[in-house]
Amino acid sequence: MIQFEGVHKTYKVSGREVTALETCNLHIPQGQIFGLIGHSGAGKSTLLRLINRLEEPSGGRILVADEDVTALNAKDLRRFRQGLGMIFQHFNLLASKTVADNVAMPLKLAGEHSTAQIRERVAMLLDRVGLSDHALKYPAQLSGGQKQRVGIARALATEPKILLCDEATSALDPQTTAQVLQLLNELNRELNLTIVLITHEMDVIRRVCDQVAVMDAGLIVEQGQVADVFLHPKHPTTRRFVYEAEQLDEQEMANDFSRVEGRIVRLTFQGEATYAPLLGQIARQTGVDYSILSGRIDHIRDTPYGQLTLSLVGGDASAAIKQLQAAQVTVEVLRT
Ligand SMILES: Nc1ncnc2c1ncn2[C@@H]1O[C@H](COP(=O)(O)OP(=O)(O)OP(=O)(O)O)[C@@H](O)[C@H]1O
Repeated sequence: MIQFEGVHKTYKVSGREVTALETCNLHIPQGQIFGLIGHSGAGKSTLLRLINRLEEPSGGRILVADEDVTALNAKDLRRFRQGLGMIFQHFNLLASKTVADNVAMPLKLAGEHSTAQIRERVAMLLDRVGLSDHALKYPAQLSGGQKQRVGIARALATEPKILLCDEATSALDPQTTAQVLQLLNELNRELNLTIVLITHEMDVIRRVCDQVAVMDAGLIVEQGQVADVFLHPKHPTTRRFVYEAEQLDEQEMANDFSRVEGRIVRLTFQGEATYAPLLGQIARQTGVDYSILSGRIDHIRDTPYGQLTLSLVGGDASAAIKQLQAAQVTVEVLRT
C-alpha cells in the first residue's frame, strides 16, 4: 500500500544540512495499523509527513497504491490528498466553526457534493464517532477525547483509504487514550483502513498496531510484527521502550536475581499457551522447583501473551526447558 524506496530527507538549517531521515526502505501493507515509535527528534513526523507530501523528500520514491507520489503535480496532489486523512496531537480544529462544520470542511473544499449530501455524510460520521448530540457545539465546549473524535470524523469525511495519526493520543489521559485507540481499531476493521500512527509510547503500539518500526536518529533500527518486536526486542532503543512500558528496571531485576539461587529463565507464552497449565505439569515430571520473580499477562492487539521470570532449582532443568519449548513457549536463559 505504502512503499518507501530509498527515501531520505534533509533540512537546511542556517546553511547547514540536518538529516531528519536516513535512507529508508519501508513497506506498509494495506489494511494494517502500522506504528512508528521513537524519541523526540527521531524523525517520525518527517516520515509521516512525507507520505502525504507535507514534506518533500530529498531523494528516493514514495509509492501509495502503486502511484508515485513524489511525481505528482499540484492538481494530482490535491486529488491524492483526498484519499488520505490525518489527525493531530492538538486536534487542529477550527475554533470558530461548529463540530458539524469542522467535519464538513474537507467535503466543502472538495466541491463535489451537494449541501444535502454533505449534511447526510456529516450526520453519519458524527453518529459513528458517538458525537451526534454535539454537532452544534464549538470545539472549546468539548473534552480532549471528544475533540479528537471530531478530528477523526473530519479525517474520514472524504472516505480515505489511509489515515495518518500524528501523536493522536499524546494529549489525552490514559482512559481517553484507550477509547480513541479502540475507535481507531474498529475503524481499521470496518473500513479496511490503513492506519499509520506515530507515538513515543510502546503501550499505544501494543494496543492497536499490527507492525511497528522503531526509529532512532533518523534511522529505522528495528521493524516487524508487534508481538515479535515487543516480546523479543533486539536493539537497545527498542529494549528501552519495552522496559519503560512494562515498568521494568534492569537494576532492580539484577538485585532481585542476586537474592535467589538456581537457573533464571524468562518464559514468553503467546496465544493458547498463555492459559495452558504447563508449569505444574512440567515441574512434576522433571522434579524442578520454581519460584516466580516477576510476571504479567496482557494482550498485544487481540492476542494474549504472558511473561514470567522464574528461578529453577533442582530436578532436570534442561528437560524442563525442552518441554516448555516443545509447548511453543519461548525460553530465554537470563542466568545459567
Ligand atoms: N522544518 C524543519 N526544519 C529544520 N529541521 C527540522 C524540521 N523539521 C524537523 N527537523 C529536524 O529533523 C529531525 C527529525 O524531526 P521530526 O520532527 O521528524 O522528529 P520526531 O521524531 O517526529 O520528533 P517529535 O516526537 O519531537 O515530534 C530533528 O532533528 C528536527 O530538529
